[in-house]
Amino acid sequence: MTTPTAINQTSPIESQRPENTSNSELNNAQTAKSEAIIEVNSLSFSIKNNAILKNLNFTVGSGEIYALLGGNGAGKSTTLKTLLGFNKPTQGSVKVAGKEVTQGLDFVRGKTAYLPESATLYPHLTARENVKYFLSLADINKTDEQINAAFNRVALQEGAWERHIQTYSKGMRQKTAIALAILREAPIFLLDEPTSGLDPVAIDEFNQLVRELALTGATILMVTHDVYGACQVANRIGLLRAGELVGEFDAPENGRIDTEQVHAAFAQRGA
Ligand SMILES: Nc1ncnc2c1ncn2[C@@H]1O[C@H](COP(=O)(O)OP(=O)(O)OP(=O)(O)O)[C@@H](O)[C@H]1O
Repeated sequence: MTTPTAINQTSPIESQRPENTSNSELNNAQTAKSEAIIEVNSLSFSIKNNAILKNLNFTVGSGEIYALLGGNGAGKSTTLKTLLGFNKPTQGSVKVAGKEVTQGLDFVRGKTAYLPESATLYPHLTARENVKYFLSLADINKTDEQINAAFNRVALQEGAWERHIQTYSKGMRQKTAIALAILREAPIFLLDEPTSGLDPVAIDEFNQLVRELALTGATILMVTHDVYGACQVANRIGLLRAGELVGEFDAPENGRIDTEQVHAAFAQRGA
């Protein structure tokens, strides 16, 4: 059942613990959860007196997959931009790995792998060349064997490793971007609509990869308008509407968040 409780003076929040199918990986990921790595405290952000984000509060722990779910214009990208330091909070604070983002931009970006909706890789370079180039920018040395291991870990097929990225599908580009994040040893992942445009098999593979990252202690925040996709992979969903966090849903023990309940809340509230 959905139980409203207060998250702040203006926004009700819901938590939901339905009976559901078992999913030991998600449960393990929850077990691995420890301290808050992403902390959004009373965050408000306005542009020219237009309130875009209104008193947001949420945390994401190590080993947790948090999906910030909302419709078009809800404020998802604005929240991500604030976490990446491109927006300065009008009020409140955003901390990543214990540091206030605005006061430790290099530190925060060094710890964070940001995957935009379309992974930014050079089309005329191969996957290996892309990875080597971006690692060199970050002054990180990895052997070919380590790069091979990362490609294998994300299940990028070996026959594609030396092919130009322009021949890749979206799913393959995302795998390459995640391989790069793994090689950078970034413990925090910010994913923007990560499964949009992927076919169902690629979505399953991507979700599996995200769960595996969480199992190794990564902190994962994804923004999406895909209710089903969020329920498939997240330990917790925050429902964002018009810049306000209006509900939060936790996965039950050994289970997944119930799609119907989240969908109903999303639709009811016009999220
Ligand atoms: N630079 C800006 N100037 C004015 N308004 C802005 C600016 N950036 C964002 N907004 C407004 O803030 C609101 C939230 O935008 P945002 O891009 O964060 O939404 P979103 O949830 O990511 O939407 P979508 O799913 O459509 O990408 C929207 O109403 C948008 O018009």
